Amino acid sequence: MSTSYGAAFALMRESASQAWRAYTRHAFVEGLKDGSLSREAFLHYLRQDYVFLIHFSRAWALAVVKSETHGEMRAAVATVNALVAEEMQLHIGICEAAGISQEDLFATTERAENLAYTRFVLEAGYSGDLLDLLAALAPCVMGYGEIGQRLASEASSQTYADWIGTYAGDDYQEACKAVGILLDNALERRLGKDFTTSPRWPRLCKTFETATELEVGFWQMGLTP
Ligand SMILES: Cc1ncc(C[n+]2csc(CCO)c2C)c(N)n1
Repeated sequence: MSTSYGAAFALMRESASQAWRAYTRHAFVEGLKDGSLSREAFLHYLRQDYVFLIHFSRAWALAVVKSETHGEMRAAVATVNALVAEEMQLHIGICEAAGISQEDLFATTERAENLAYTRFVLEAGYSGDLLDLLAALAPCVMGYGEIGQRLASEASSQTYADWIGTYAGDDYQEACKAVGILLDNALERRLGKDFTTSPRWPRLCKTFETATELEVGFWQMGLTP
């Protein structure tokens, strides 16, 4: 499953296997799977996730700034557009259907766990190059792809079927593959074909692992409205 998201992602995931498991099999995720997650926790998560998406859009916009080729710019711009034009709008719609008004959504106070994660990603990009930024962005993109795929086949409840369907769907799975290709190509361009032998590789894996741990923190925050 994970191999379809590219070679570098598979290696980074392996290097952070403990944190990756804690992220993709978190109690919040299992609650989405069997429907046992409380509505209160889910709505709280959605509110925080809207704020999260604002800062993630900014981080992907930074990926345009840090691009070195037209192909990289195109891939980053496509993600910014999907986030701002579609996903954020979709989120507003989901929240509205769940009884969270736009006013309520925009008035959400950002939780510390949320702030820590998004600013860590932005900082990786500000002080590094596109590789540092993509290593911090990858767990978010691919993690939800993997969770969506697994829950689509294992879910024992329809309660959160919409959420699962979004990430298990073809559009989202294609986006994960595109980011996998972007990451592989960006690494080869800057560090060569044998990018894992570069002195930069361990640090990139560490950045990936830290972002994965911050995803665990985000789920944990979701369980404590
Ligand atoms: C906490 C948290 N982590 C990951 C995602 C998933 N996600 C965020 S932005 C984006 C598009 C590409 O970057 C995707 C799939 C989320 N919604 N919330």
